[in-house]
Amino acid sequence: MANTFRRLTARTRRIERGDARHDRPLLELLPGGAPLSWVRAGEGLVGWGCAARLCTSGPDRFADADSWWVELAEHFDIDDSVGLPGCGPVAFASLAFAAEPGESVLVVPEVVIGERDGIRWITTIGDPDTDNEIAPVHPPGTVSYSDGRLSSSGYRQAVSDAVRVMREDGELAKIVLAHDLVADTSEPLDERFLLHNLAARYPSCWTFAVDGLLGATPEMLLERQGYAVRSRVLAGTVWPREGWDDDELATELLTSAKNRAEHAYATRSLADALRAFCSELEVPAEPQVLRLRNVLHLATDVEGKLADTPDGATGLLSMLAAVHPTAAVGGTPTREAVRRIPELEGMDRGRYAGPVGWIDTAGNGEFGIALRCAQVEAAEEPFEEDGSAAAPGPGRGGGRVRLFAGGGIVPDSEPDLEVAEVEAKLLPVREALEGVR
Ligand SMILES: C=C(O[C@@H]1C=C(C(=O)O)C=C[C@H]1O)C(=O)O
Repeated sequence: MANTFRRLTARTRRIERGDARHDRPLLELLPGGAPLSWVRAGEGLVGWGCAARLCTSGPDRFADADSWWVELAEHFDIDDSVGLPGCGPVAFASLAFAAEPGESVLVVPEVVIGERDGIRWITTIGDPDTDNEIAPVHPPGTVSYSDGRLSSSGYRQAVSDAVRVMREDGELAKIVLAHDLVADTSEPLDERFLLHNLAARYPSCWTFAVDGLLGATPEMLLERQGYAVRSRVLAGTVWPREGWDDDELATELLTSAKNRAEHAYATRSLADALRAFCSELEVPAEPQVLRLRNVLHLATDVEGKLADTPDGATGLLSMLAAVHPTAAVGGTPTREAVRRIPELEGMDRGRYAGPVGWIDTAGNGEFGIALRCAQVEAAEEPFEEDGSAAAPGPGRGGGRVRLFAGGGIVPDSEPDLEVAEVEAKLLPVREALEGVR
């Protein structure tokens, strides 16, 4: 890909105590417009404005993103007096799940405010206005739901079909399927409203926003800091039920052969792909339980040390190309399972279930899997084709988002339970839209 870049100046400075931006939660510093976010438990990065942007698609999307970012990084004059991962210029990135269809996006914001280990900083690229007023957050009004491209009953059918395919096939052990749900809001959607509510209710998840894809994911695909890499693999899920407390649910999850098998596939797929880049890799033998308010997951935290290559360690975006998709969002064997997904779902995942996160010019970064998320869609035209005013209704003058959720299907999956699982996974975004705190 031929790129032409101009020289860019990036400046990072610590935000000192006494500055109004020192103590406010990061998400509250977003002025409005198209927010960029990667925030967990109050730390992370928020950004706005656009100094550079890449859209790409196809099987080489990771390689395109990698070469674009490496080349762009060479065009920066960087003046960074803080020097932590995430300082200096960063790209927020969200990659499509599949080669076809779907666009992958990288955005380098003009302004980033970050916090790590209690240190807060601001990075500016060029000479943006950093005193911009923070517009009040605008609630989305009433929310109404309608079927997406794959309805709930369509999903139930897809699960039955996948079970049949796997029983006939014998080789296929897991296929991850998802469905979507459309939400229309009576008022225009202020993306910050969703982000604030998600972060308030899911502080242990990474609240992300990149080019209209917003969510709070509990799953860390790959984090790199120097030579250290980390991943949190999730697969195997239970959700709250009348009469069961969290400890009983956790025990049920840990002792469920079905969930343990689903989890083992996902951990193995991540570890096998990551091992190729590492001189050391620690994979715990037993999963833990991650407790969230809508679901509990089996979780394995994998840690590794990158091996040296002649050019240093392999870059984060290249490693993402190798580890994505894991069996947590694809299936087992992954290549064959992923081939089956579009024919079973009949839906374009877009960037749902793809890697989402950020990268700096030193190659440090964090990429989660874009789960528990919504894609902002263009608002419907307020006029009919003949020019008359459209009848009032959902989407007219308001906003529209497409929510996604899925789950791993194995040969003994029960369709009704799988439907209940995805409904539980849709809750975080639904409640955030509805303003439930
Ligand atoms: C596919 C999703 O979640 C994934 C599937 C899980 C499962 O099948 O148990 C659990 C966590 C995620 O890895 C989703 O949230 O949409």
